[in-house]
Amino acid sequence: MKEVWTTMASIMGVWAFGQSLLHTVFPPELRFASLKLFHRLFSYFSSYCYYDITEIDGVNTNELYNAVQLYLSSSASISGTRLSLTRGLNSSSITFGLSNNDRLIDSFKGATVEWEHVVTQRQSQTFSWRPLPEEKRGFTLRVRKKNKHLVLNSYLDFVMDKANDLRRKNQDRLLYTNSRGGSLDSRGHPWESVPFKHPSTFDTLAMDPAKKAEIMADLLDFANGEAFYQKTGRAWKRGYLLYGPPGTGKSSMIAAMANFLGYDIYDLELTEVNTNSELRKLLMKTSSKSIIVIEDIDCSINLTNRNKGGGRKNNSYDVASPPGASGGDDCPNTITLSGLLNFTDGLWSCCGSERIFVFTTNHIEKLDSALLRSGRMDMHIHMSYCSLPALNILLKNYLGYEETDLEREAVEEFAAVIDPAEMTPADISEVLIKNRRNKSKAVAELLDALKIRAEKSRLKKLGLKMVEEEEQEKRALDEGSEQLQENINKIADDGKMQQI
Ligand SMILES: Nc1ncnc2c1ncn2[C@@H]1O[C@H](COP(=O)(O)OP(=O)(O)OP(=O)(O)O)[C@@H](O)[C@H]1O
Ligand SMILES: [Mg+2]
Repeated sequence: MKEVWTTMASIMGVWAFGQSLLHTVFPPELRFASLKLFHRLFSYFSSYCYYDITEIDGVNTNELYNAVQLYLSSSASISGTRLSLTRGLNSSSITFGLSNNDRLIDSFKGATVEWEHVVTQRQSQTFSWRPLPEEKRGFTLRVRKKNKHLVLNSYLDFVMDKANDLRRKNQDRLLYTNSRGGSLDSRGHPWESVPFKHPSTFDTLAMDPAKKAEIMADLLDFANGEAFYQKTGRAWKRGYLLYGPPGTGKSSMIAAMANFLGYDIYDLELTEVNTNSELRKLLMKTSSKSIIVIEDIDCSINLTNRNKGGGRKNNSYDVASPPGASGGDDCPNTITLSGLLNFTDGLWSCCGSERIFVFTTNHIEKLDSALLRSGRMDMHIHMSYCSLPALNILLKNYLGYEETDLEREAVEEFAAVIDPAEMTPADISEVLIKNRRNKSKAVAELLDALKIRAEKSRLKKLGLKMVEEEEQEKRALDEGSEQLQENINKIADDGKMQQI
């Protein structure tokens, strides 16, 4: 023990001597340069190189930092002895992480690397466009120089891929929203996220099975199509337009798509976005393997006909301007249709990859043809009123009924009224939920509701037809009396001419 203390004392002595020598031999102005030189010499002779991966890279969040954190959380959970545990708000999983200034050894293709989590207190901020976190966090990766190329060329990509897989497998998918408009939070994100836990799947979605199968096949084809998109020079993205009356399952379909592919959802609230550049910023901050959704596109963007714009230039449209507000190109607080189209189609839409755009609307007829033209939205999906096959799915989901469980008469009665009733799956679900503990009552009540609705829509159609016929008759009468008046005028004119 005594020897150890003696050695320590001599090391301290040498250190103090070195310090005083440095102070005496080198004047203050040379001291910094000489330290730098020592450092260079040390690095030159050292067999290691070091890479710093800071949490914030300039003003943006460093994706690599997040990926490393997640990647190490899987190794840390097995090998670490002192770990930091975190559980995100509303999240169902616990994430392990390296404690502050702790280290972890990892190996890749025979090379050993060392990760250190470095946390330091940030110096008091002088001036910054946005508040930065108080702690400065980062990872330092120590690698043998001979493995440098392996690490830079493959290991970091491997870490990124593994982190993405881990997030999809272990963590809840995320639902992002831009409720702050385009402004950034302290970590440089314009999006706020919550874990996404919507239970809708393609199994629970009531719609025509053939159409459902077609959509699922299309989604799978897209998700597995990296090589195809690369080969054909197309951006790896796909657009779906979901249209149909309220309550036919458009939002449920989006949730089912996300659950099917394991993608995050970015729910873009267009009315919160003020300018095209904000829109672009939001797009740049979305990750791959995600669905970018604009719900009720006809309500968030005023899509009047291009040619009716009066003094408006090119493709410019007000977005979410309050009724009566003039907006226009000279108003800075507008985004334009061309901005939106660039968002989905232009060069910017290709930053990142494997992204799906979904627009929904209740009124497809209100959309500009520019949004509908082929190639813009790859698939138009009509979510319609409940059909017989869709009803069978709802009966199975809510009451546990298989198709064969229903009496033949009941099936026939349902078949006779389901289409004319024009009831949405949401309406039908309501009746079934209410009576789910009493199956026969549920079926009887649903049948009654369908019959009433069918009768109502028959009468409505009849009424509409009568009104139409009446209007036609009136039009014919008006045209007849106009013609008669013209003839009388002509005869009167002819009479005058003869008198003259
Ligand atoms: N096709 C469907 N299959 C299963 N459930 C459905 C379907 N359509 C509607 N529902 C039920 O009705 C509710 C409302 O549906 P959803 O929000 O998906 O409709 P929507 O078409 O998005 O309506 P809106 O146009 O008003 O946004 C859902 O919670 C779901 O329970
Ligand atoms: Mg909806």
